[in-house]
Amino acid sequence: MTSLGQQVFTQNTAEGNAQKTKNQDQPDLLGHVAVPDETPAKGPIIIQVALPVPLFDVFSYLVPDALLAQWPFAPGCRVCVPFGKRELVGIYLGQATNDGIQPDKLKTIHTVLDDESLLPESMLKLLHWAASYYHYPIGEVISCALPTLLRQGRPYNLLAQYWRLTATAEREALKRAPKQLETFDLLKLHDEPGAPESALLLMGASKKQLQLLQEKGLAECFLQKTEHQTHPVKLAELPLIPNDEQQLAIDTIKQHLASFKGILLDGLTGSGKTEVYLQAMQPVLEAGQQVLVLVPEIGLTPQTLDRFRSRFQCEIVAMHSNLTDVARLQAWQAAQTGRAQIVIGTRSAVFTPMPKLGLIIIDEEHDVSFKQQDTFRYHARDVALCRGHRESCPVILGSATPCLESLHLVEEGKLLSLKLTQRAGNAALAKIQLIDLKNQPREHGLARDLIDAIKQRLKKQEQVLIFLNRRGYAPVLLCPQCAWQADCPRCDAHLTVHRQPSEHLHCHHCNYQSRLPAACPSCQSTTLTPTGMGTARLEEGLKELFPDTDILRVDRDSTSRVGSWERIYERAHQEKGAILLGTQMLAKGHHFPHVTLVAILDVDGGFLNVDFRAPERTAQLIMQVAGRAGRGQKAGLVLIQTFKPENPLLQILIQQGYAAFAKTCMAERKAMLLPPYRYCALIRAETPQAEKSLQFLQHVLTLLYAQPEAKQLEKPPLEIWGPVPAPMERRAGVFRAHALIFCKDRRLLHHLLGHWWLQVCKLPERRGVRCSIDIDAQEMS
Ligand SMILES: Nc1ncnc2c1ncn2[C@@H]1O[C@H](COP(=O)(O)OP(=O)(O)OP(=O)(O)O)[C@@H](O)[C@H]1O
Ligand SMILES: [Zn+2]
Repeated sequence: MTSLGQQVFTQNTAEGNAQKTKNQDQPDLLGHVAVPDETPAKGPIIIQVALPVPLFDVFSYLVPDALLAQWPFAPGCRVCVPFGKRELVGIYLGQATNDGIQPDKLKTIHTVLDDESLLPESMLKLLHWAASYYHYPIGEVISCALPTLLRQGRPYNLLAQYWRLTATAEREALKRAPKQLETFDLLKLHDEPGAPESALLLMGASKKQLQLLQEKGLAECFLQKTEHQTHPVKLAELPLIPNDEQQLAIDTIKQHLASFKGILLDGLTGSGKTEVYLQAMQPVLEAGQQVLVLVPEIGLTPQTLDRFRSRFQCEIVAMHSNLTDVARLQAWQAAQTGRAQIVIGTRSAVFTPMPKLGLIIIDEEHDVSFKQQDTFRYHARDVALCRGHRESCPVILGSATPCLESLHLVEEGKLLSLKLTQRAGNAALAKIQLIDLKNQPREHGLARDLIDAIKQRLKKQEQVLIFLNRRGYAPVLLCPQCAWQADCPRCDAHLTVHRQPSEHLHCHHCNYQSRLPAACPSCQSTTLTPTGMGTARLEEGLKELFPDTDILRVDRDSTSRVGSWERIYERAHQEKGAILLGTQMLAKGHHFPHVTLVAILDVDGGFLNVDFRAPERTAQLIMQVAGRAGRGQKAGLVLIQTFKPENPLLQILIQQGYAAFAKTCMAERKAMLLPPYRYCALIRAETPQAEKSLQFLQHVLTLLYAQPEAKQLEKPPLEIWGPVPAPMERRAGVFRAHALIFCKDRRLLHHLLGHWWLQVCKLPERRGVRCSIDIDAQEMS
């Protein structure tokens, strides 16, 4: 979306290269796509190709005689085409029907990479819908749906990991290792040509045993082309006996399995939503269909994956950003061929092709990580609902703190609401109390009452979780003499003091780092003081207050090393007193059975933020963190430190719960006509010159009002807030401005934006301005 794209395009037309054609596959807002005509016309064959370039068009190319033997191509296969001076890998969409194209101006494609379609028609249609809804170039959207290796044009071979014994492997070596011996015997049975890992795991081998055999030189792993086979799904453990509410939820979901239905599973933290998912999935899997499970972050919640693995004996693949390119391709292929029956993934997994999709589950549906915040700014929850609708399968959204958008859909009758109001098993919901910090003595940021409560729990060998959503040592470096503060030279933000691995200043917005100055640059005083509390400083304080207790810190800094989070997690599951301390990484769906006290240290800022969604986010975070208390047999308590205990929203939240809070928030949004009561789009502009971003937005918004559609309406039901400088105006050296466009009519909004945005992207004034459109924007920072 930069001026570079503009240049490429101009250059290509001038050269008579690829011709842009009107995107005939562009769906209308209900998602109807005109399927290209497959009957070859007489004369040269012209095809439409989507390319990963920042332009909104699809491109026309000729099929050379040398490739006619492969004609007709399968829509959704890859082709290599010349584009400017480069060769690009694109996706063949169909034969062009546009009569206005002059074949002699077209270039010919170089190669066809696949005999079969990689993206089935249903997926192509979904991607077209997403490109049109989020106003993002179709070629780039399609590219997002492919694993990197396929995007790069690597061959699509169905490769799978196989295992076999090495030539010299001796059974004798394993006399004292019975488990490895079992795996050895299993491999022996399948010695020629080796057994696929997925089959070995189903037969009871574990990955660990295979690796141990490999380390001892007894077994080896290799990649081999595989024909996809599916294995019948077996239950590996008995389901839990559901309570009445769980049973009702399971039965209701089962009634809707054969068609689209959006279902909100609104269940308290610890109410056993996962058990409902598992039992709802069972008939889908038994019918040979696939299930897609979207979760906020896999690395943080390995136990989610384990719970699916220990329930079902079938191929389960995980799709997330930490996979190597090869592993990602393998997982994608397993899903795309229908071999993997369960696909568990983060946001982008919503675009994984699954030929036998029977159910979609979105766990923690309120989580912001489902919204991509840059480039192609889609919301995986909304895409999933659209996908379920198109592929006629139910979509379950699960959360203890549903977002207001989902609650609004329930109000409108578009989502079915199922409630779990009790904690599963014998656990009871924790009590929440406020600690008024005014006039309270504090040690290391902790009020006396809180320190006493922690001591009591530790004495009983119970665990305490302390939530502080600020990593680093201290958020500010201050000069007490002249009040100078260390600011980021590139952002409107303070630098955070870090002490590890060595003392330095770090900007959490642009990653700028520097040493701590020896003296104040303003008054030369040498008494610069780290001010405020980050998790690393609190850890030091806790070590001082509780010298004999294990302090387990969980934040992005402490868990950056591979395996460190797993170690912390293992320790937290031992029945022994400990303090878990961390940022929002601790809030995400974890099950810590020994935590009986949760302390939340700093929530006041969240209710004061300028972003209209901030109170909702803060309440969700509080309830999710609070939900970590008392999940085992013992009762839990939640203590929230605040300077503003009288805050009405906080009061409603802790006294009446999240549902009452959400109702109040909804009433406010309704009164102010904010989402979900109107649809919104955020337009951003970023330039290195302060005024230019605002001026650019001013200019393009005038253009919006000049659209014929807007003119036809006497009073366009559009409201525009701004343009104004963003709350953090300068970030990473650029000045940011934005404007919010609201409209009650979604169809009209998109109609207006669609035409207008194409014009904006082609404006000559756009050079040097980074601008973007964010549909249903979630963050206004
Ligand atoms: N019917 C049941 N009988 C006994 N235990 C159950 C039952 N259902 C769930 N549990 C147990 O209750 C605990 C909490 O369940 P689970 O993690 O599924 O809750 P959740 O609703 O997903 O919570 P959160 O929103 O906090 O992630 C788990 O240990 C689970 O095994
Ligand atoms: Zn910065």
